[in-house]
Amino acid sequence: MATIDALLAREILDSRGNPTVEVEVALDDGTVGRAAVPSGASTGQFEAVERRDGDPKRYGGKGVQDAVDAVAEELAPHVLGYDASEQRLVDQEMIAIDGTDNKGRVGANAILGVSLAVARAAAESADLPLFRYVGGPNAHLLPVPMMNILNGGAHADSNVDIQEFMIAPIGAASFREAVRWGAEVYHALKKVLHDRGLSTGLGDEGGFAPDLESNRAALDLILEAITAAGYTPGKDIALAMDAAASEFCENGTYHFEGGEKTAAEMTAYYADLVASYPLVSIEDPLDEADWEGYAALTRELGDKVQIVGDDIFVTNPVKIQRAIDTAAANAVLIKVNQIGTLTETLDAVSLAQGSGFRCMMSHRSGETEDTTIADLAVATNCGQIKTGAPARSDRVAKYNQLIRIEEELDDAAVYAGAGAFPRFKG
Ligand SMILES: C=C(OP(=O)(O)O)C(=O)O
Ligand SMILES: [Mg+2]
Repeated sequence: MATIDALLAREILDSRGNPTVEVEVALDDGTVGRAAVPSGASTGQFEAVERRDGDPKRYGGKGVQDAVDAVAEELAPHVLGYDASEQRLVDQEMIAIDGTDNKGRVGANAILGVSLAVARAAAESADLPLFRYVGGPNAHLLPVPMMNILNGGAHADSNVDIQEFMIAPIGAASFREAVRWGAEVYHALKKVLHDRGLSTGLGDEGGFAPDLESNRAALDLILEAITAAGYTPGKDIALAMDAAASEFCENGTYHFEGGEKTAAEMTAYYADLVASYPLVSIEDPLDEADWEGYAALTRELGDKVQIVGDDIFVTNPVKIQRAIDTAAANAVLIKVNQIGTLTETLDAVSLAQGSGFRCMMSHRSGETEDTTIADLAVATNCGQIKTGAPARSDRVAKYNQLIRIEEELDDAAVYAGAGAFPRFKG
C-alpha cells in the first residue's frame, strides 16, 4: 500500500451557495483522493460541530477558512506518513488531536474531509471502486432511493411543517428502474401542482415546495402523481416522511398545523397516517430529546412502519446503543458529517445492523457533487439511501453513481426493493 504524502484543503461552495471544505490527499505512489464535506440545516443538537470562522467579511462569518487552515496546520503533521489503508488509525489519530467529544476544536468539517479523502485515495491506489474497497467482496445490495419530492420545514419557504415527503420505488426490479420511476413521478407531481395553481418552486433538496393547507394534502398530491405516472401506490411506490420534529417542538410542545400537540397526540396523528397511506418509513417523528416518546411511539407503530432516528441518534454509536437498549426506534439515519469520520460511521452502521436496526444512508440539505455516500450505501449493504429529489446535480450525482455501481456489479447486483422494509404490510 501507499503512504500519505500530502494533504491539501480548500474552500468550495455547496448547493446552497455556502462555503464548505474540500480535501485532497496525495499518496507516495502518485494517487490522489478528493472528498467534499456536506452541511445540514436542521442539525441535531449533539452532532459533531463544523468549524466556521467568525469573520463577517467572509460569508457573514460562516466561512470555512479556519477549517481549511486546520487541515494544513493541525491534521497534516500527524496524518502524513500513515499508510492510506490504515483508515482506522488515521481517524483515531485525528479524533485524539481534536480531543473533544464533538470535534469542535479542530472542526468536524476538517476531520471528515481528510477521513473521506484518505479512503478515496486508498481505494484508488488499490485500483478498487470505493464501494468495493470499503465493503469488500460482499458489497452487492443496491439501496431503495428514498426520493424527497416535496420539501417543507426548514428546507422550504412554505407553510408545510413536515420537512420531507419521499417516494420509495419498492416494486422496481433494479435501482436503475427505481430512479426512472421516481423521476417520472417527480415530473407528474410538477404537473399536478401546476394544474392546481400551486407553486412549482423548489426547496433545498430539489423537491417542490408549495404552500398547502395540511400535511395530508402533500401526501394526497403525491399519491395523485404516482397514479398519474402509471404506478400503483403501495405496490410499486410507497411513501416515506422525515418530520424533523425537533424543528417544530418547543419545550415538549409540538407547534403543528397551526395548533399545539403533545408527543402522544403526535403519535396518534402518525398512527392515523399509517392507517390511511402506504407509508413505509417515518423519520424524526418526535423531538430529539424525547427518548420516552420515541419508545412509546415505536411500541405502537414499530411493527407497521420503520421508525428512523436522525437528530436523536446523530450517527453516534453511544446514542445508537441507547436506542437499541430502550427500543427507541427500529432504524438509524446515517450521515457521515454528523459523527465526522468514516471509521465511526462504519461503527454506527455495524452496531445498528448487528442489533436488527435498519440503516438509511443520507445526504445533507447542503451538498456538493461528491458521491461518497452512494458508495457507502452499497459498501454497507444498508438497503436504503435518501439523497433528495431526482433532479438538481448535487442530488442526482449520487443516484447516477449508484446506476454506475449497479452496472459494474452486473449479475451480482441485488436491488433491495420491498425487502428493505420488512415491517411494511402493504
Ligand atoms: C437531510 C436532512 O436535513 P439536514 O441536512 O438539513 O439536517 C435531514 O434532516 O434528514
Ligand atoms: Mg432528518
